[in-house]
Amino acid sequence: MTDDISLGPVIAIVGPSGVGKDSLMEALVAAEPRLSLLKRVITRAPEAGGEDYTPVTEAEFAQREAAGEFALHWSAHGLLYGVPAAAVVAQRAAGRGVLVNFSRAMLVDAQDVFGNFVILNVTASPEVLAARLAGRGRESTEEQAKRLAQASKPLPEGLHHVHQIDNSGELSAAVQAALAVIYPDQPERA
Ligand SMILES: Nc1ncnc2c1ncn2[C@@H]1O[C@H](COP(=O)(O)OP(=O)(O)O)[C@@H](O)[C@H]1O
Ligand SMILES: O=P(O)(O)OC[C@H]1O[C@H](OP(=O)(O)OP(=O)(O)O)[C@H](O)[C@@H]1O
Repeated sequence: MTDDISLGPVIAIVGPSGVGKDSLMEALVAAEPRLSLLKRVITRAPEAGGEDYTPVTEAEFAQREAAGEFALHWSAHGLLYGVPAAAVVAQRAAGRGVLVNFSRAMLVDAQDVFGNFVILNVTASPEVLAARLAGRGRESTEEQAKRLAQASKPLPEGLHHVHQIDNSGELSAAVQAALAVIYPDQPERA
């Protein structure tokens, strides 16, 4: 898409199911007006809840893909996910950093596409993940087990700007750690 670092960064939030990616993104946007959150297009039922997404059928997803609407798209958990290019362009052009919940498998492609690209790899112990997924309650027990089996998937090779963010403890601690990475020149926040 562009290598122009005068545009706001695209900030990939990655990590296993239940680690707190969506919670962290929402808290970051609430804490920092220079950040915005990318709303993904997903073939997930509209009533599933959780993150704010654009629900579509598989046919509509295919139409949007064919029309070139997505900067990137992938398949995971039996669903299709798309990152709408126009929304990313608009948010970056306004100078904002754009938070996107990405698949770890897409990071090398995303790094090529977006140029100014930072990865926050969010971590927590397997016990914490299992408890949080159960607490979220969006997926069946069987689906939770499938997601937990994917939890330790490593990041691909060849990524330039990867930062680990521990979300084992309070969410506010992870927010502060993430802000320190995204805006390293800012004094520590209260
Ligand atoms: N630091 C935290 N402490 C306690 N609960 C958390 C924390 N971060 C996230 N959660 C909870 O864990 C569950 C999974 O979080 P979510 O943001 O949906 O994870 P992900 O998007 O990575 O799958 C949610 O119920 C959320 O409220
Ligand atoms: O390749 P992976 O890194 O394992 O990621 C696979 C998918 O899991 C996450 O989706 P989603 O946010 O729908 O699920 P989650 O909340 O359970 O993580 C992530 O955004 C990817 O779409």
